Amino acid sequence: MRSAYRVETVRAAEAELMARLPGGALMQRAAAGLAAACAGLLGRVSGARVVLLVGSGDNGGDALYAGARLARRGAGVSAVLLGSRAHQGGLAALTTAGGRVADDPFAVVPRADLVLDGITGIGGRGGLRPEAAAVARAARSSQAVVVAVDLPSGVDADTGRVAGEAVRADATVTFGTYKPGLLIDPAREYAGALRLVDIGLALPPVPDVEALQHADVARLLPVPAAESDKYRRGVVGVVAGSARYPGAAVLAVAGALRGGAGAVRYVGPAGEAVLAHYPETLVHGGPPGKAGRVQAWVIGPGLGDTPGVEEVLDSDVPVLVDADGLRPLDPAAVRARSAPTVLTPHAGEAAALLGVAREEVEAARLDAVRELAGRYGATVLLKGSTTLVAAPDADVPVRANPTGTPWLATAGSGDVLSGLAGSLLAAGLRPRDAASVAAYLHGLAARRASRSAPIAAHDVASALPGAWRDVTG
Ligand SMILES: NC(=O)C1=CN([C@@H]2O[C@H](COP(=O)(O)OP(=O)(O)OC[C@H]3O[C@@H](n4cnc5c(N)ncnc54)[C@H](O)[C@@H]3O)[C@@H](O)[C@H]2O)[C@@H](O)CC1
Ligand SMILES: [K+]
Repeated sequence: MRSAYRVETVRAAEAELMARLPGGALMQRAAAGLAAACAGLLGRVSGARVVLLVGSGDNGGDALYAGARLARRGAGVSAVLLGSRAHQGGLAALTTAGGRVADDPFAVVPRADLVLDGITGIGGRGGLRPEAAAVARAARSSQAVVVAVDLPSGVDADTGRVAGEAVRADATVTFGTYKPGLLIDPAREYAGALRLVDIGLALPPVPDVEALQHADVARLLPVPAAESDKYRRGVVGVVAGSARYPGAAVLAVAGALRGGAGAVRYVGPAGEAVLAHYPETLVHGGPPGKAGRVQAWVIGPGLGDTPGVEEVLDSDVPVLVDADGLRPLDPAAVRARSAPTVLTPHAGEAAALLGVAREEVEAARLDAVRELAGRYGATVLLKGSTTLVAAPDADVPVRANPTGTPWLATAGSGDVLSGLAGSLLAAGLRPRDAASVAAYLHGLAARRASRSAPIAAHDVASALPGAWRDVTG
């Protein structure tokens, strides 16, 4: 599991540790880890050209001390000072080690092998200032590997917002813990590959944001016991599709069949299309209440205006509501349910539920998912470049999905996801686990199917067993 903590918590843990260590020890730990990571990226340090972008705070200090370490190993290191001041100890260490201060950033940045972004870290507010932005652009268009110190400068550590320009890094070396912004778009996109340097912080047991990894997902996946039969493994009911959108029913069933439930019960007008693709489905013309027992419902994909949402919400089993099912959704009705509810909106649907503009949700995904989960008393999976999953209880960490790929932005892929998540719910996973495991497998399946080429939603569904095997492998 990758755990991320807000700046306030990181600062408190740093203060507590600094009080017990000799002055500057923490910065030395950070700089040592940073220099080692840079050396790894450079391959050969001696003779390498390294440029440090140095802001006025301790983030710049880290860059300067790491630069000093690289200079001692034979790198040619120049510092570009972009703040009103620079960390004095760091600057002295750099010059003592043979590094120098560059007068003209545009003379050194284009020829660099590695650029270290130490403009701002967790103390940064807002986007890059104009001068820093111009230098960051020069770094981006050079051949250099751009390494962000702690965070790409210009991104918001707590929310992942990017208000203005920010450094686009190939890699980010972060200290003590991940920060939420490193796991959530749009900031995540600026961070590149992530590396965590342990500096010995003691952090609270519950993080603000977390990201599952293979081992976590493997632990959560349902495994049929020897004595399982299809009913004991769980039956998932899928209410989806309409005369106009029969394909949504097929895709939701496709996801549900690969999610670990023992059987899929389809309810709706697209039974013929579903059976043509998946003869193993139990098909019922409706209504849902007469379809037979299920352990979880999925309702919404391609439903159009077909009624049925209220009836399904009245049931006493977990219900996942997606797409068209989200439109008529009343917070009071969801809150009053005796069993858990999972909502799976994309940014547009989330915006409609919250009564705000879509752009507002996209810029502040973490706030939006928390707000929706609180308002509806439901687990909310907000789809997008980083899919987020929030539980109704605000003290439970939000899960950021690390496996997404832009190729997933294709018609019908959400239907596969809701079927998959509903199937995991029926198999007995808790709502937050079902939603986040589904997002994880779905992203992995898309990457597997795509390998950098366009894919269709049914390719994602077909790749799910392979993704499952990758995780449990
Ligand atoms: N506190 C600690 O114990 C440690 C801190 N470390 C480093 O210290 C960093 C935090 O240092 P600081 O608190 O000094 O803060 P930063 O260095 O992140 O930034 C604060 C400085 O940048 C200026 N600034 C803010 N927003 C700006 C913007 N958009 N453009 C330009 N300048 C801006 C501020 O006026 C201030 O001078 C961490 O990110 C990490 O890199 C590490 O050395 C590990 C130990
Ligand atoms: K930085």
